[in-house]
Amino acid sequence: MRVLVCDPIEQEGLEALYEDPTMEIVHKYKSTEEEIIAIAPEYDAILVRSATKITKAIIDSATNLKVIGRAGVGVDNIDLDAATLKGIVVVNAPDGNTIAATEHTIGMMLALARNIPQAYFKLQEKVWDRKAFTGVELRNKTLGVVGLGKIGRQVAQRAKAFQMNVVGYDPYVNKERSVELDIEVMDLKELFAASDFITVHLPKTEETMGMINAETIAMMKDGVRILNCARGGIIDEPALYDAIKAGKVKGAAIDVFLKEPAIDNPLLELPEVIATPHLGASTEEAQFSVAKDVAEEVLKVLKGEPVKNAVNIPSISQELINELGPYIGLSETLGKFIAQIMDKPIEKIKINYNGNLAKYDLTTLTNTILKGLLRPVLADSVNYVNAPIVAKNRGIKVEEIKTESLKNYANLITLEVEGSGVVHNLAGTIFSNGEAKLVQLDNYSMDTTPTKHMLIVPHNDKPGMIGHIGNILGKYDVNVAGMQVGRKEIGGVAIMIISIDHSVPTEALEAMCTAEGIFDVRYVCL
Ligand SMILES: NC(=O)c1ccc[n+]([C@@H]2O[C@H](COP(=O)([O-])OP(=O)(O)OC[C@H]3O[C@@H](n4cnc5c(N)ncnc54)[C@H](O)[C@@H]3O)[C@@H](O)[C@H]2O)c1
Ligand SMILES: O=C(O)CC[C@@H](O)C(=O)O
Repeated sequence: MRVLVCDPIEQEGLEALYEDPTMEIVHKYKSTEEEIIAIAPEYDAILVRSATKITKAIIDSATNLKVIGRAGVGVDNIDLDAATLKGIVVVNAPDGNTIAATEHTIGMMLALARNIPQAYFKLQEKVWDRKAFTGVELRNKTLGVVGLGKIGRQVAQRAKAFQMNVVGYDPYVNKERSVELDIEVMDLKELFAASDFITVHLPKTEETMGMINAETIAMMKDGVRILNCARGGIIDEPALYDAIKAGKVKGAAIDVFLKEPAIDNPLLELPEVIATPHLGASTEEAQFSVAKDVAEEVLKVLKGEPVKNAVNIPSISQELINELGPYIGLSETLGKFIAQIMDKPIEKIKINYNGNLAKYDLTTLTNTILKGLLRPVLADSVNYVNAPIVAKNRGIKVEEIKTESLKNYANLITLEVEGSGVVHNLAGTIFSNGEAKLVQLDNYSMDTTPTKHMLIVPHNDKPGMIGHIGNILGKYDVNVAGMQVGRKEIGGVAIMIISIDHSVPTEALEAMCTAEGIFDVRYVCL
């Protein structure tokens, strides 16, 4: 596996990748889009910070790419839609730099309130000017925190230590949560009107871009101070410039810009603006932490293990990983198996989750089942990221049913596929020793361990059939590793599940199909 690191990411944090002998890590910084496109096909994983843009063109050219890792929170430098469509997992490191960004925001707020950078510059010019730099206290001022996520909440908490009155806005934080956070939540207009300082801690989305603009600035108090340590563009830069020039906004502290590096940004010409070059996450601790987190996640994706910080597939908590872990493999097996016994195009799949599992968000299992279902036809172009989209595009309806009550097993996953009037079902579980078992096929009960090569043979339940089938296989040098027969009634249709050591020659399948008493033969490769 080859990993391309496009931005300077703390090398010590990448230990998990360096210690794995199957990984080859290459660092190439400051490459242009064309340069990355030229080498992208050689890599299984790409790691970035915020500087390198992973565009659709790069993603489309990266024929072996499985994962893009972002050492940080914001993934706005990665074309997520393009990655999802190609089945590439995007993972980030959302927690590692929270405190760094929080402390940077607080530092910026203090510097803004007390004109610290401006005073320092004057001192460097050998001017001792105490009058020009009189500031304001934070105590008793109102801080409006827009976005009460990880960083917004931490900022709010620290602002309270300065005896600030903290108000917040976040459409996804309900009243109950705001009471827990001890922050007065209000609507955005109220927050703008009430705040002496406003700080944004939002992701970059269509909704948040330009949220602070000429119109919203007009709603603010005269002399308001504004901070952006989140993402460039959340504040409309020309509008901020004009408002500072007009004296409406007293000052601004900006860490992030619409266009970075922001060397020629007009805001930097204003003495009321203090700025840093996107340093929010730049602490030793945060850089080690995000590098470590992203390296571990990338490694997991490359090894086919579940991850908790995937951006374009549902995130899985550690608790969910512990619960679902064994069922992920089983889900894929069930999907693959049923796809190979179905000889008509699948129009619908019903997935029944029974037992304790039903308590959880099972999107990951459903996606994995779909991946297994589509894989025999679409091979590597489908994976658990794009499987739901691919299934939808192919007109497959997916129904998920969860029922907690269950007899006989702790959990059971049952699939039913339907197409052109043909229906098949298959159920599997994990036994207490961790072993996956197939326990039902087309309503026949069984107890079969899934193996790589299997034959499914519906046949007439009469004496001599096992020997008969065994003889045909023997004739074609196919070794039988295990066999099980399921039947509903004596003398009716029975089903034989045979585990074999390797794939079966077509002639053997044909010979079995034409043999007396055999209704059908399906070869399943898992
Ligand atoms: N300057 C830096 O170096 C630096 C470092 C770390 C994070 N960041 C950026 O800071 C931002 C916040 O990071 P975080 O870790 O707190 O993210 P987070 O996902 O924990 O929090 C974001 C919050 O914004 C809220 N939100 C989304 N849309 C909103 C809207 N329209 N109005 C109000 N609230 C809205 C969400 O509900 C969420 O609570 C991100 O953009 C991240 O990329 C910057
Ligand atoms: O890589 C960085 O230093 C910036 C990271 C920060 O913007 C983030 O969104 O996590």
